[in-house]
Amino acid sequence: MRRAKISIIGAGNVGATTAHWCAAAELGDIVLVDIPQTEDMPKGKALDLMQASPVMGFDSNIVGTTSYEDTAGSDVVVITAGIPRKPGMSRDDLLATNAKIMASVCEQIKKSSPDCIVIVVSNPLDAMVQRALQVTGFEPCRVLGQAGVLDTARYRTFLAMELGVSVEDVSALLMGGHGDTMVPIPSCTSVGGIPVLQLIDPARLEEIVDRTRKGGAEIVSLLKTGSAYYAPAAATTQMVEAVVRDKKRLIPCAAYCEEEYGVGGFYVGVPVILGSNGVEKIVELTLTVEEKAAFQKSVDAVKELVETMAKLG
Ligand SMILES: NC(=O)c1ccc[n+]([C@@H]2O[C@H](COP(=O)([O-])OP(=O)(O)OC[C@H]3O[C@@H](n4cnc5c(N)ncnc54)[C@H](O)[C@@H]3O)[C@@H](O)[C@H]2O)c1
Ligand SMILES: O=C(O)C[C@H](O)C(=O)O
Repeated sequence: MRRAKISIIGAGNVGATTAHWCAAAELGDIVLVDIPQTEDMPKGKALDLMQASPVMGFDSNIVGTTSYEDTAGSDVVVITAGIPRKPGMSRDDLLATNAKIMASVCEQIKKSSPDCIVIVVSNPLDAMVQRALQVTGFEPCRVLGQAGVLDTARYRTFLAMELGVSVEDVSALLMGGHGDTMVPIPSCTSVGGIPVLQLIDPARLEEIVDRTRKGGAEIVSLLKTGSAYYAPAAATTQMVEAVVRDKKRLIPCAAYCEEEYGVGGFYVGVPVILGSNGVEKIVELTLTVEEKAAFQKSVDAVKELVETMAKLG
């Protein structure tokens, strides 16, 4: 069987860690790309990872490069290129710098891998994936963003910690943008099949949701030099796996919603079925009045950011 070709643009913390986990899971051959100013750094990381393969027992060819020629014909391109935030910054503060980086990366991708599925990770996520769609001109189902798997993983972790149970038994869903307005869906949250509100009282659940909303900032304040990367890379790897193995995972992703949820042509976190064609279906839930209002607030925040990005040019 032919191995999938996975290119990861940005060989920093999230990019290199995603390469690590994609290789360990034998999802395909990997090309790790960074800018020429980083000189041999992507080559060094790729070679180091390759040398882990005999010990860890994975077969994956990993190449580091600063040239898009090496990425030609990729099946999946993951974009982690861009600056991360530091303490005191919001994700939105990264907009101007990362929008330029996203545009330059996507100009290259559309030429070198015109048939690929693009998974955007760079922040501010919902605006960056919109920029990737604009610049590549790909069908919207082939351009999506990673946020919901990470946010939901944080929520599941905190719920498992609260109840002293295995994370494997916690199932949950968060929707909306990747920011402070993300929307928990309690009716889709259960522990061992038991609705969460039978196990945790509403006030305490709200505190856990609040910690989840601020989950990225909590890590930034601890690391001080940048933002989270182990959990973001794990979440991204799950999305890559869904595509290259055509898993049809039903997971939350930043997907382009037109009529869906009445969004009107923006990216926002919604449950989707993810397979080899990218977003194969956006799953529309019936939301409560409160959930609908919170989702709309989140969509409005995304639209405002996209409008700001358009003004920046
Ligand atoms: N969506 C999410 O859930 C999520 C989670 C974590 C981080 N992020 C975002 O991902 C991005 C990367 O985070 P990180 O921690 O890996 O940062 P990092 O600084 O460790 O790595 C970023 C890398 O991008 C490279 N880069 C910059 N411009 C480039 C270009 N034009 N082409 C190729 N590479 C380029 C840099 O040289 C650097 O190596 C940030 O914007 C961060 O906010 C998003
Ligand atoms: O918080 C950040 O800036 C990085 C990422 O979006 C995260 O949620 O960890």
